[in-house]
Amino acid sequence: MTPTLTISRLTKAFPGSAGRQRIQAVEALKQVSLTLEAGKRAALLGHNGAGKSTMMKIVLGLIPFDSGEVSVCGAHPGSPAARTRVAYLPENVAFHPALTGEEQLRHYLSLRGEDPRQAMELLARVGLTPAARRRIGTYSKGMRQRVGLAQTLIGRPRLLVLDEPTSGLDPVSRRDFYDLLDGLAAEGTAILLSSHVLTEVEARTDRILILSGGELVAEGTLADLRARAALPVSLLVRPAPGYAARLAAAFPEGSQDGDGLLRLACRQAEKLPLLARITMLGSAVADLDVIPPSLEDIYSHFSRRDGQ
Ligand SMILES: Nc1ncnc2c1ncn2[C@@H]1O[C@H](COP(=O)(O)OP(=O)(O)OP(=O)(O)O)[C@@H](O)[C@H]1O
Repeated sequence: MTPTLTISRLTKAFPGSAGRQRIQAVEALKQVSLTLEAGKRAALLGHNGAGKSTMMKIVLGLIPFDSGEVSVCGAHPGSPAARTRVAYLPENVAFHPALTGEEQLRHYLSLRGEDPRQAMELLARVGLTPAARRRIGTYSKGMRQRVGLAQTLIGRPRLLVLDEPTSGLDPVSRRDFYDLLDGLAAEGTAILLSSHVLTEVEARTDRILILSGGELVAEGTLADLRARAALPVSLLVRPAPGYAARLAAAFPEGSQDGDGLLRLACRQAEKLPLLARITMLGSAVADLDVIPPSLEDIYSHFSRRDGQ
């Protein structure tokens, strides 16, 4: 099946200038290639200035690119065919506070040449039926984001581009928002979202894309990136009462805190032999946690801050 989004060797530079003086161009994207299949949720990560917004703007057809190829459902970004299939949710959506959710949606539907009577159905999809006839000025930030999401669903887009969609939302609203995205992905919508909240991305997306200085430095599932980064696994071993010294003697390579909790680190391939050594201590061990490298560790490993 043709991917919903295909980007090949995408390059984009902005002309640099300082007042009248022209300085070196900013290479915002350098030879970036990726594909996103229908029904997949990809997280675009990167420090400030890494090139995330530039990539999104190009996919939406808002700015031109210098070289490479971009295809949105087989169409050139910004073309009428692509524009009907892609929708965008900015970080901070602004609506008219005096309108109700239903009125706002009816307005957008009319602007898009769609039947305004779909407004309630769209609001129901994002769980806003009870508030549909309330003024948006009374909505919480999470509810406004859901109005924004309802707006993006007009015309049943095949690709959703979401710029930090959960920024400023509380944990429950974040979880609800990702639940909605899961439902859309299950129906075949491809989702490209940027986020600085690595913990939520870790659990709620299928693919991770890490941009650094305009280059796509890592791409794949979390498991792929974990294997490629080959970062150490941590093991926390809690001694049974009175056995802290015995644990420390058995693992001189570890470090122990004041409570006797022993921290060990090893490569992935050494994990099972190390677990076997710990198990041999029998009742001297009260508890054990194995902590794989987090997305934050993996992200730090792959991304750099050079010049950003
Ligand atoms: N219109 C522009 N003119 C000149 N330089 C630009 C322009 N837009 C972006 N840039 C530069 O391109 C680089 C990539 O910027 P971009 O906005 O894509 O980063 P980002 O990853 O979205 O960052 P953030 O997380 O801060 O939104 C940066 O160095 C930025 O300063």
